[in-house]
Amino acid sequence: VTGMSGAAATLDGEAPEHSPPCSPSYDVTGKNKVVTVDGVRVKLQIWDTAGQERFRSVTHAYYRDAQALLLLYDITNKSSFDNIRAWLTEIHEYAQRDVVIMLLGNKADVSSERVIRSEDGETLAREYGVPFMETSAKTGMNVELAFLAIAKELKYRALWQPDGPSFQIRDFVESQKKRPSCCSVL
Ligand SMILES: Nc1nc2c(ncn2[C@@H]2O[C@H](COP(=O)(O)OP(=O)(O)OP(=O)(O)O)[C@@H](O)[C@H]2O)c(=O)[nH]1
Repeated sequence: VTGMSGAAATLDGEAPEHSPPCSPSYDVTGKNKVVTVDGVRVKLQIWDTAGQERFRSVTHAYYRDAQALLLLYDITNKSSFDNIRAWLTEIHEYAQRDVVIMLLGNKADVSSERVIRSEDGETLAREYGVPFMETSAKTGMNVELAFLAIAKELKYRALWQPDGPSFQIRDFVESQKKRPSCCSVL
């Protein structure tokens, strides 16, 4: 739930016949996830720091080469939110300069135990210029969207052309994200 997950992407060319262009499809096999965006298969290799956050030298090795990083906190746990600033400082120092970062406030389904307001996540994300949304691994809320947004951004960068269409990951996330129901807002 908390900590950091990273992703590196490879573009595999055309989508298979069965996945319609413009409609994302997913194939999760172990820690690889294939997201088809606009007819291009983006293979994400995903890893998770899995409780090793205390061993900083280990986590540096994980994220040094990542193309994207998902920073997760738990909306029911203040210290997980407070840790995010430390992560962002570390990333600034050790990660790739142009790494795609996304801030996620997880456990949005347990509104009764919420201690971090959505606005607090939004404010932090704005300060660092990163996209933000709340997620629930339990209900699936915004989970696929997080991977889709990253896949779109990495595909956009890989296939960028001066006269091609532009893509803004923050605008995309803002337009697509679901918000938890009204009653979960503090
Ligand atoms: N209600 C709810 N529970 C969740 C959600 N996501 C994870 N959990 C639960 O939270 C607990 C901790 O999840 P983990 O994924 O192990 O958390 P973690 O912080 O990554 O832990 P480490 O892998 O040890 O770093 C588990 O019992 C999960 O089932 C969620 O979105 N909603």
